[in-house]
Amino acid sequence: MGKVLTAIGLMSGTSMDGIDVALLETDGETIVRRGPSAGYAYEPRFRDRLKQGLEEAKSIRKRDERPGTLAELERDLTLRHAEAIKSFLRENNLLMDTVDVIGFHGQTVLHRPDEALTVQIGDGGLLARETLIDVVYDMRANDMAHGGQGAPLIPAYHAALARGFSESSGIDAPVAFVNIGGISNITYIGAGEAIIAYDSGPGNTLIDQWVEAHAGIPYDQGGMVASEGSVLPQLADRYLAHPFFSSEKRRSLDRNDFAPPAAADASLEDGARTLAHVTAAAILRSARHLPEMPSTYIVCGGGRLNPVIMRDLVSLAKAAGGRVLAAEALGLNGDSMEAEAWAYLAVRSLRGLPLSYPGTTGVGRPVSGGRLAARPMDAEAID
Ligand SMILES: Nc1ncnc2c1ncn2[C@@H]1O[C@H](COP(=O)(O)OP(=O)(O)OP(=O)(O)O)[C@@H](O)[C@H]1O
Ligand SMILES: CC(=O)N[C@H]1[C@@H]2OC[C@@H](O2)[C@@H](O)[C@@H]1O[C@H](C)C(=O)O
Repeated sequence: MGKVLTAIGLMSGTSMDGIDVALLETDGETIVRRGPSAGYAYEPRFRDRLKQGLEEAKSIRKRDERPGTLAELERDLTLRHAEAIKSFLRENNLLMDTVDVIGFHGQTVLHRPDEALTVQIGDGGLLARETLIDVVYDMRANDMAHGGQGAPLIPAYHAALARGFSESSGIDAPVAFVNIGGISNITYIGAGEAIIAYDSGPGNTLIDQWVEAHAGIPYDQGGMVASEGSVLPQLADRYLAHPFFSSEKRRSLDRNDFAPPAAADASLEDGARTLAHVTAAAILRSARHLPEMPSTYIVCGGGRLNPVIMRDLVSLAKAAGGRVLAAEALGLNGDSMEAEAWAYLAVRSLRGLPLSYPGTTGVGRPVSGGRLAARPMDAEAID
């Protein structure tokens, strides 16, 4: 075992609902201990600024360009992450100098794998100066520079979690981790630990966009809106007929790859119901590209809290011979798994270990990645 480090992971995902923070003790191979975690929600005005940032990012041609308000947004986003770290340390009675490294994802504002372009805003140097902790950031770029899709990167962490399953857990290969975030992604772990992973379809983003536009609410809490509606098969088929699902080559998704329905397409309730079905059905459709259908699907991400998505997933998985478990059923935390992964990947980056593999991002060979922003050497402790 390598040296065990204490790492904090920071994730601001495609749903743009806030910052997830998690602490992990790891050598980048074995997970020694999963520590506390927390979520710090963005206020609605900051979410609006992020949405505007996504629009402005569409004109980016080189990944360091920051058109419009993006430079200012990057600074403010980074400062919010610094505040999240400070709150997290305070709330958990942790001293800053007990943390070896921060794994900082930043916010994806543009992802065009076909053009080898992926942009995560987040200033690692500023975060290191603000927190006085070393920061590893920009972890997708090197994968793309080597021909990978730049995403998903969480599979290396899923594999480490799966290695920790005891025989008594009753989890036999092939198992799949499914992350239902803004976009969903699936990690397949077969016998012999072969990992195959890719984005599996729209997650919660379409549902969020739909209920926000037609009911003024940020998301369909508990699937309450969807549970009042019916699946519109034609509308569902329109999404599921997208070339993404039939393509021979798996590719990672940008938040804007799928658009919400037009207002005339459905009532509020039927739209939410249909999109919840699409989320579940997309996962099963994408699973068809795996070498074998999984026997167990372990679900993490906010979508597992939508019972309508989960019911559809359970019945579709059952029809394909699989069962569905929320991450919590295995003692894992479905809210903090991505943040934990970023902590894990930061330690792997420090050790020069691969973050991605041909089976996860399509990269030509396993590659490490991430940039290190060292904390200022003569820094005084801050409160
Ligand atoms: N109680 C709930 N009921 C229904 N849906 C929920 C609930 N809580 C969260 N969600 C959904 O989960 C989304 C957030 O999920 P999550 O935090 O996993 O996404 P993310 O990390 O931003 O995305 P990604 O994994 O794509 O980067 C919310 O936008 C919402 O749609
Ligand atoms: C470019 C980008 O930020 N992609 C995210 C997004 O959110 C889910 C899915 O699309 C996944 O590919 C990825 O995040 C996860 C955490 C990953 O890299 O593993």
